[in-house]
Amino acid sequence: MALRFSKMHGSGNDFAVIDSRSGALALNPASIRAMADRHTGIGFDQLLSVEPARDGASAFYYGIWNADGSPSGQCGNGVRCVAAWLQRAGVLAIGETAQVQSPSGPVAVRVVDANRVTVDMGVPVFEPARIPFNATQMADRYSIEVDGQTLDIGAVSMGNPHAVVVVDDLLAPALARLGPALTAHTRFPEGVNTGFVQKLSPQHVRLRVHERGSGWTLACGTGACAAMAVLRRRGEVDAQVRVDLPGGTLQIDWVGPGERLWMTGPATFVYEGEWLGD
Ligand SMILES: N[C@@H](CCC[C@H](N)C(=O)O)C(=O)O
Repeated sequence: MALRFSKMHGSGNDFAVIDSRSGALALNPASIRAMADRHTGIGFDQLLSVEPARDGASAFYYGIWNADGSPSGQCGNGVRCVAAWLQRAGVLAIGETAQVQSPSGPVAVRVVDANRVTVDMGVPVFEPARIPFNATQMADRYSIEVDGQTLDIGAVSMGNPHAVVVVDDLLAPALARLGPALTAHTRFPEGVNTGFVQKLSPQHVRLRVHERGSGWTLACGTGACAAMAVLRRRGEVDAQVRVDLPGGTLQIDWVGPGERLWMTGPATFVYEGEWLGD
């Protein structure tokens, strides 16, 4: 059966967005993997499905699946694309704030203009059990053995799990091994999205993310939020930070622990298509 989709991206993190407002689709991991294939499928980092809200309070629900078919609780670049998609569908006005429901809870979105969206990403969660991360107590930094090295990491949940590693050189060859190794580390029982962050100034950082279920991506919205949360909690950055990723730039605003964190960035339509595979 033909399945209509919108191909979109947020700073190069790309998506197929499916209109499931008339009822959730029965998607299985094998068909998602087939659609995600960059040679024989549509090609995307994540599949997003826009569905009726399940909480009675939000305008819509959005489901998130990685390219390997695994589900996730949150997607920062994805939720901006969902908001832009809703605006294009005529159900969300420019400048209007709406609550949408992710698998990990509600977030508020505001389409600033035709391709820029601000999202209230909620309060970052540092308690290890809620990330989930195996550690005896909550800390600003943890030592972890990865691929024969001891790394200093921060750990946080933005609705999905993140490890953040501060580095001097984002192009260091060792990161190609450390990213996948940390993403699969057994101290993160559900896996983890691994961000390597280079500080340029208290208002400006660079970031590369190896994503759980999708590998290296050109941008990770929750990864940018996680980098901000870890660095700001350590007192190493200001309350507004520009995050440069390989595919684009995001602005993250966070006063500090216990407060809500805001992300602003682009959401871009590429084309509309029809998936004819099974
Ligand atoms: N690209 C996303 C995050 C997508 C989900 C992630 N790979 C996970 O498994 O948690 C973003 O922009 O946040």
